[in-house]
Amino acid sequence: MKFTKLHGLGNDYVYVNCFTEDLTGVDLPELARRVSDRHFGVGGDGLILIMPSERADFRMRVFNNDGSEAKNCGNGMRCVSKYVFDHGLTTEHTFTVETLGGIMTPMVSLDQEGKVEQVTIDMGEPRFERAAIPMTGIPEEKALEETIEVDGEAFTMTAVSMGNPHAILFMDEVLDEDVLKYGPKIEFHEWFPERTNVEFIQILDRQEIHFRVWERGSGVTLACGTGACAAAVAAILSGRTDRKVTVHLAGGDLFIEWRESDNHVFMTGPATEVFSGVYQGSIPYK
Ligand SMILES: N[C@@H](CCC[C@H](N)C(=O)O)C(=O)O
Repeated sequence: MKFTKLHGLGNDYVYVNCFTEDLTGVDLPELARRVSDRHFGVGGDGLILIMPSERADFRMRVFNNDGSEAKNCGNGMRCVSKYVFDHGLTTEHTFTVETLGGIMTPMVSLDQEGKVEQVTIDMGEPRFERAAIPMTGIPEEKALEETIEVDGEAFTMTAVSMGNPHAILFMDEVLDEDVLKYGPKIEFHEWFPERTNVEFIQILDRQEIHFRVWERGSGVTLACGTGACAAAVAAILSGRTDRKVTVHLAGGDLFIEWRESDNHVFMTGPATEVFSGVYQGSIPYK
């Protein structure tokens, strides 16, 4: 199986071009676990398939490194955009990509050699109702700045769906040890029946947020695009920041705008191709 390794600010996935690679009958969750393994596989935060779509120009399927399938991936979407443009699957600078979380619209910007350098994505509208996250409780109610308790510690948390679920924790200071200690406990908290991504954020000023993430199904990663969007939205909604925010992640910066005119969230950041290869390990079949 041919693959390409790309990352968005260090959030790295193994990408398979399903226009040429046939994965019919493959146990995709198990394949994701095998290729993501950093010792016995290629290594990555998960597996992303680039596929034909009947509803959009392309389709993206995202598997975390524990094999669970995610509805969306912001960094993955920028990398898919770079792949399809740089590898000649499209000549358009704007196109559509189907995900389980809806259809997204990336716009690519090129470097001097004509390769994709930055991608801006219309990530659609954020959702807040508990049913949309999903979260327990009254389905149409929102969870805005609720107190969530874990191991006797109380956190102020806003829940946002960007296609996938995010629990945004407002912190006075973001410590890596807190991400490791509380991230997995909140991922599996009883309030979130499908688990959740967990973002620890510190507001630096009206335009800047410090951000660390514990991702559902992958653990600590260097960046999470949908998480950065959700963090910006939670901060903006609470009046703590303006509508254009720079999010400082462990792997670098993302620029997020939550547009007032149509409620859409736009994310801008880089995408990087690292190498291509052939996976020689065994392919698991169902
Ligand atoms: N890294 C991603 C999100 C990947 C999926 C997530 N772990 C989930 O299960 O929802 C991003 O950049 O958005």
